[in-house]
Amino acid sequence: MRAIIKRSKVGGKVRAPPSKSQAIRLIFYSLLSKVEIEDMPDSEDIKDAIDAVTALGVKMEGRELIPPPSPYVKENYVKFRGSATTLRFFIPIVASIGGEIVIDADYPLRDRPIRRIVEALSTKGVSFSSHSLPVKLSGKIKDDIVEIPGDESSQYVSGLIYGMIMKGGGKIIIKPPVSSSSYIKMTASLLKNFGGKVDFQGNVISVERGKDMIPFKGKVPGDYALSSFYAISSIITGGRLKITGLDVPEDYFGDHSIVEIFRNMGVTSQWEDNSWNVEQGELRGIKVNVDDAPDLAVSISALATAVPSLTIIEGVERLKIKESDRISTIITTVKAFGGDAHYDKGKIEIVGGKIKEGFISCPSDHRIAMMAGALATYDGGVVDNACCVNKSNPRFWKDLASLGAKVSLVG
Ligand SMILES: O=C(O)C1=C[C@@H](OP(=O)(O)O)[C@@H](O)[C@H](O)C1
Ligand SMILES: C=C(OP(=O)(O)O)C(=O)O
Repeated sequence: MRAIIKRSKVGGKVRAPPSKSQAIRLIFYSLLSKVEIEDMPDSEDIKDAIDAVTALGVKMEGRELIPPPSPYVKENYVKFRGSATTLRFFIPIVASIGGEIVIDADYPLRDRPIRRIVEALSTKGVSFSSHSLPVKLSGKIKDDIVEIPGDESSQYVSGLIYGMIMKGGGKIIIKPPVSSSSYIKMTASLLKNFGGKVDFQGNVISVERGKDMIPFKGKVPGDYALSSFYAISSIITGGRLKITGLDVPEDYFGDHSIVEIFRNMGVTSQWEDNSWNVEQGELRGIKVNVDDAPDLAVSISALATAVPSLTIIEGVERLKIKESDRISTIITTVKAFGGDAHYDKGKIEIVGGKIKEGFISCPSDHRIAMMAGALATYDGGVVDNACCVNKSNPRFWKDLASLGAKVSLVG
């Protein structure tokens, strides 16, 4: 499918798309207690998470996810679409339950690394047929302490936290660096809110299962990073936008920090009454390190394409192993819309200015497609393979059009 976008003026009011990370965590929580999600997102990543928990005995009845008396490896094969969060939660959780299953995935997920969790669990009584997908996992973690390097993905650590709670308790020691720490904090916070005991100090996480884990019924909080692409469209086309359904930003650096980052880039950008309000301002470049929330690199790069001074984004090394090599695909997309960008010694440096009409073919990376879609609202553009936004936000093109963007979808 191709999205053809004409010069537009974007503004008004839109509800934030549900948070992909929070929704996946809530779905995995159904292994511990009943979960009823009132606005279940219909993205591909959410379908992966539901497949993951149903493979472990969870039953889906309407909007309810009902845990089995005790999770077990019900299926002997599971194939995920594209969600690395789901995959990297699933592996330690299955290893905590114990059993045997073959795990596979579609490309590009099939090529994304799982080495660190395979190495960490291979010393703990779990055997793997390979260090990459497809892999047969068999066995059960025979220890209450797991050590894992934090340099590849925080998703393993989050999955180990769930697994330890399911086992009744344990300890995770992360060999520094502790990358993407905001997502570990998100996992700890969610499970503590439901009665779990998760103590995250430095590079050590101590976990205890709560006596009674509290069931969940409600909506998924809004996703700041996914919402940022609507904000960018409005900012660069001179509109004013209110994005509703966003919880109060946490006090640590994470996806929600995009509100402050855009403010530091000269945008009128405020959170108030569960809404993020943005309006155009005198744009300026910034220097920011995204290692704790790497998905923001795409959003910051998109806005930086409109900024005539230098923006430096540090902590980007791990962008190479996202849905695409985002160091390369960010640079290509910035250039496609008239900016200048390059990668040097661990940093992406961007000097933007007047955005021009651009064309990209989405490299199976939903955030790159949304970046291009947002930039194209300034002076037009085309996004091929535009359906790749369905990984996290199937509403993206419809929402953008509802805000005034001239979007036509072909094919
Ligand atoms: O735990 C999560 O929900 C996520 C963790 C991050 O991955 P890494 O921990 O691999 O950086 C992030 O890129 C991903 O979109 C969501
Ligand atoms: C990297 C991402 O997701 P995942 O790692 O879950 O595939 C993302 O949403 O940008």
